[in-house]
Amino acid sequence: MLHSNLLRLVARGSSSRLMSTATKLTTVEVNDETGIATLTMNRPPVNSQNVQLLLDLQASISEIENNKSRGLILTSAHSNVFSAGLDIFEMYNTDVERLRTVWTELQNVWIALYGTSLPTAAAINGHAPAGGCLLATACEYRVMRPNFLIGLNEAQLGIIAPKWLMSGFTNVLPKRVAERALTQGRMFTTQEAFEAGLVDEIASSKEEAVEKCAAFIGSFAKVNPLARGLTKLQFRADNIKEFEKIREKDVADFAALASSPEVQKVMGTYLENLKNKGKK
Ligand SMILES: CCCCC/C=C\C/C=C\C=C\CC(=O)SCCNC(=O)CCNC(=O)[C@H](O)C(C)(C)COP(=O)(O)OP(=O)(O)OC[C@H]1O[C@@H](n2cnc3c(N)ncnc32)[C@H](O)[C@@H]1OP(=O)(O)O
Repeated sequence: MLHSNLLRLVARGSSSRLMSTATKLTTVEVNDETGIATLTMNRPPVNSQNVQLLLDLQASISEIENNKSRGLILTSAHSNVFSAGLDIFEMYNTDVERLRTVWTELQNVWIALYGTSLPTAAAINGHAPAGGCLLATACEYRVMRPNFLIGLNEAQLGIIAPKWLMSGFTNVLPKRVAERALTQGRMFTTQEAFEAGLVDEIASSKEEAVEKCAAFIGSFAKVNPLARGLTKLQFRADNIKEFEKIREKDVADFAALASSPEVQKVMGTYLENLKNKGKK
């Protein structure tokens, strides 16, 4: 009988293994030939990040780090959304403790992905607003399907994203472009994101996106993994240190902001608009 925490299953033919995890909202599949793990988010309909998805992402990242995979590709099981960012329903009309948990687990996922020494790439097979963009920009490389949107739209929502949340974004864009995009809460089309350097390649299908991500990870085949990993972390060390200094305060600030009547009202209106959009 399959039990959830350790069995390795033959998934599709002999070339990849589905690694069983204790989780339900993510799957990890390791390609036997390349040794690269694909981590797929699967929380219908839009991979909005509730606490369970955030915990499952952390468990899957740890699993991939521990199973000696050569790299990690992050993608979505859905046809038009990579991730819609934080689950706004979970943040609406709730208590401060829940808000603290949401933010703590978002921080935990970000640091797990941003701070892993493994090569990472995002196969962005759909829209990636806010927290979706956060996950994609925590990776080292991004390949995106055409005609979708990616960006940090917090300013549009009247929210100030903390520095750590912006840091993947500011790593990959020239400072001037990043500042303008963040102050506008700009969502980039795939083509605009490619031209600005926010994504590295465009792929016409999810399969092609995953292949291109695998080729990026494969480009390190002849590089000493320890040297590669430590070099990567030296580049990220300043952002990580800054984050560690403020992480507790950041949780308190977020909980205070998100529980305030003003922001709760904005969330309520935003959710109404999202629901009504579906009826049009
Ligand atoms: C709004 C104020 C938030 C205040 C928070 C306070 C502080 C937070 C500080 C910073 C936090 C930043 C990180 C974040 O991630 S905040 C989340 C921001 N996310 C978004 O703005 C994305 C909103 N969604 C979309 O733009 C579209 O849904 C999307 C382009 C992703 C997909 O479009 P599509 O047309 O395919 O699908 P929809 O019909 O719009 O949606 C389907 C279904 O999913 C529900 N849904 C969408 N997004 C979310 C979400 N983020 N959380 C929860 N649920 C979501 C949507 O309501 C539909 O449901 P239903 O009508 O089918 O029941």
